Amino acid sequence: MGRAIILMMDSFGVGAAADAEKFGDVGANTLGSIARACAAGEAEKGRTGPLTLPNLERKGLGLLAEGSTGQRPAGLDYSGPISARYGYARELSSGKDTPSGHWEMAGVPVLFEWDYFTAKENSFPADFLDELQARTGVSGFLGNCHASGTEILVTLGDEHIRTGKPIVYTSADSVFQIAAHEEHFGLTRLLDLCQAARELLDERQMNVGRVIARPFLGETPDTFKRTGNRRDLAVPPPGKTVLKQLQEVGGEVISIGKIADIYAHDGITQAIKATGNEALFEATMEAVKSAPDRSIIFPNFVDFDSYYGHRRDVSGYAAALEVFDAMLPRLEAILQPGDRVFITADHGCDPTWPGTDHTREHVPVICFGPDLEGGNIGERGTFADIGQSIAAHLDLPPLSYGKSFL
Ligand SMILES: O=P(O)(O)O[C@H]1O[C@H](CO)[C@@H](O)[C@H]1O
Ligand SMILES: [Mn+2]
Ligand SMILES: [Mn+2]
Repeated sequence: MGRAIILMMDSFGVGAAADAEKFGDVGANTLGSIARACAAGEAEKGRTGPLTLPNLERKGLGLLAEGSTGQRPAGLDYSGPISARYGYARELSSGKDTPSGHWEMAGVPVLFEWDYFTAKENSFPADFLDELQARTGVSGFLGNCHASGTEILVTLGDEHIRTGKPIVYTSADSVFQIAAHEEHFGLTRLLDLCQAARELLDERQMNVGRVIARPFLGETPDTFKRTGNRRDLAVPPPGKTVLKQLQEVGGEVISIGKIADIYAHDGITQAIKATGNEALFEATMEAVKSAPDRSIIFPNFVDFDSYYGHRRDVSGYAAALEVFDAMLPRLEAILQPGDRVFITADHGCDPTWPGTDHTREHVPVICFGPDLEGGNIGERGTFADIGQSIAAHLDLPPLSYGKSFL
């Protein structure tokens, strides 16, 4: 039977989806925009020249991107044999957020609407913040607006240290984010505050996808840096995912990085922490070496989104893609017969797009294994085709959504 290994490249979209207009994202294209900038010599910080992804190209990346947009990304013109199934998927879920994308790829699309904090300033209801303050004893809040999580540290980090007031902010996603200094405010205190916020939102039946703890260190605006102790407090997926199905029959479901948090630990049997794409990859290698038959190994490569997509850092995104690509052959070399590697994403985050939010895009769908024949699997109607293929491969009951391509 083998295992399923899902390399989740957070935010690696491959072109605007048919419904991008609803999101103001017509023309967004994470991969295409990065490739264009690289080819034009506009992504030269820490790397140089056209985007070079030879291993992903041999798995069909250039061709699937062409399928998605009608155009090959600049420089990705490999035309040799393809050793993987390759295509791209549309999203059924109503939002372009991380939990929706993840749950959908595991077979559970989010068909309801989240509650969003849409006001750019004074984003959170006053009585909600008052109640949270009363319950937790903090002396007030800073921020209370839409913001980029790194920019808001530059503007409010000093004041936070001086006053002890945590910084609360949101984005186009359904999120309540709290930034606080790990030492001056305290990490445990921040996590407790997030837990209290989660409980209060749930009590008030505010359908907010995640409360996110954003701890940081440093003493001055130019040295403030977020740490790896981020925590996401998500609501559980609204249905049974393929992860849960496998857990129920006694299989191993190994989360690497933030996966466990995103699924609210539902269906996860083991959670391995690692910070940074390279450490996440090494942890994945270790898991692949030791995981038993009938396991899911599921890393989330968050840097693409968090360090480069939201930060609108094209060179950084391109360099991270090139590093990721260069690591792939090491994983391929340790696969066992029956193993299936899936490469996909949860949404887009075009680093050339206005603002700092995600972009509504198709995601790549690549699947390979030592004994799997390649081929074009075309446009997939939902990310859930991945979950359904995993269910088929691991001999689990079929999921409610998705069509297997295996
Ligand atoms: O700007 P930062 O804090 O990285 O926040 C980003 O990360 C959050 C969770 O994915 C999103 O809401 C987005 O705004
Ligand atoms: Mn994401
Ligand atoms: Mn994001």
